[in-house]
Amino acid sequence: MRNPVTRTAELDPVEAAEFDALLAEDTPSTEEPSTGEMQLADRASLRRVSGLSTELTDVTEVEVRRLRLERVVLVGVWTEGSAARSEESLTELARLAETAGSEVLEGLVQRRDRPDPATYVGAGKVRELRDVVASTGADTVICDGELSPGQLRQLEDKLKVKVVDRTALILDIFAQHASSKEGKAQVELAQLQYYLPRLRGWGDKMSRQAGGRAGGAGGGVGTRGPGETKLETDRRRIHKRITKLRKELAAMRTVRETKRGRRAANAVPAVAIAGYTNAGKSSLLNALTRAGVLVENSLFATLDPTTRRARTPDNRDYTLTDTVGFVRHLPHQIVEAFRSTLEEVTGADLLVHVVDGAELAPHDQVSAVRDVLKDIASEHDEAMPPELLVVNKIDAVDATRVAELRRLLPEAVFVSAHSGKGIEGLREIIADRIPRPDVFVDALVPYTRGELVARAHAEGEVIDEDHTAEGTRLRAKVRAELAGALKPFTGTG
Ligand SMILES: Nc1nc2c(ncn2[C@@H]2O[C@H](COP(=O)(O)OP(=O)(O)OP(=O)(O)O)[C@@H](O)[C@H]2O)c(=O)[nH]1
Ligand SMILES: [Mg+2]
Repeated sequence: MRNPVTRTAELDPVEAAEFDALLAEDTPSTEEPSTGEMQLADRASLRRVSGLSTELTDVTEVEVRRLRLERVVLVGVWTEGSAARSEESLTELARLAETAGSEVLEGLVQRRDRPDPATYVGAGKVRELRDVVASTGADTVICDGELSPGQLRQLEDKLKVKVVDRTALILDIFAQHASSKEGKAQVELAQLQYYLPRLRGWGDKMSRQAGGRAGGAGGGVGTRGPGETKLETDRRRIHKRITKLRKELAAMRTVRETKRGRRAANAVPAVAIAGYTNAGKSSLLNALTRAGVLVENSLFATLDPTTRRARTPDNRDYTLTDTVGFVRHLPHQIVEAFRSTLEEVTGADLLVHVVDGAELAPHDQVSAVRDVLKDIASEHDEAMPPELLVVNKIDAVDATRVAELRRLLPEAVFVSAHSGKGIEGLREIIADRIPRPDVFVDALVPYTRGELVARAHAEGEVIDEDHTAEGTRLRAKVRAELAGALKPFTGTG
């Protein structure tokens, strides 16, 4: 069962209208504090009808959107590392399966040097698996890895139930959780790319029949039976859809980049929150900004980046962006499709990397997250933003474990988004790490240009301020852009 949505405080009533207007464009649908609850309600209803909201309309014959997982048996191949590690991996798979809406009946792990090229697990294990499937009445087997199309087919033929791999499972969760237009398009693209080489079923049979009818004549008239045509048509339609989605996403990405560019021009430092799924990223965003972002004890609750205004203890504004969570072996189709979302992270001034302190192996999660981010950054020839490691949920572990974690992750800040412990300290460290305004100005701003004084307060550091007959005498440190706007009033402009 899912936990209920954690209630969060109201939005800050004192709003800098201009700044919010800038952000509002990004996330129009999450401005209301109650959106989190609405999203949850939506999801619950989605679950009942099992993913109907994400149907494909263009490619109706090929059912790629829904896995309809019900009662599942998990199976993993343990190739390296300790037995405990392999069990953890299977536990995570169980959580993923439950997040996707299925009931986990049993889990099996096989020790092998590498997965069997034909059936993923070895022949003996396949027989054992078939017995487990029969005795538990499972309708689906989920494998803890990415299987080749051939492995999937052979296992299905032997087990007589649907076989799904970890990648398809993650894609399914993403499909259920996507809510924005961009998020949905990203997931659909990832799914189509995954399913394209795996199209099979009647299409396959039909094309074999067609081949038979043509009597191996080697092409030409007659080779194109109706079945093959159908499969080919489907492939073509999927290719077309992929092209269309790519185009749409490229356009959305341009919009996103423009907005980010505008935020950068306004010189508001950007802080991105990233981390393993369920680490408490959204909770931390809420704790730091009192926003009402959806928090859920579920994997991949957040898919769409949400940007909120935040303020340092010394009253400088910055943006905080909450992003999609990571998981070990995040399918490359997802990384590819969510590139623009993930670029919010690599393009930030500071990366707040949240780690779940209640997890057994936080180090593994930290490296899984860093690996994905490094890939994206290197593709763009970008340097990664400086990283601030934050261990969350320290309310959920005892003092001994906290001490142990401090030794393991000496550079980290320790907080609890729930109890608020360490949050004030974190605010100060963030304030310390984001770029500071560094241009000194001494200006006499006429009272008709009061907005410039207000901006100096919001974006810069006012050293002193004096109200004279001619206007406001302002001495402050600001960023280059505001310094330019103030130049006419400095006596040198
Ligand atoms: N005990 C404890 N639980 C927490 C804390 N912060 C978050 N949680 C819980 O952890 C779960 C995940 O929290 P989220 O904030 O949704 O995590 P997330 O990283 O945004 O997750 P995704 O968006 O799914 O990747 C929820 O059940 C939260 O209530 C904390 O400080 N202490
Ligand atoms: Mg979240």
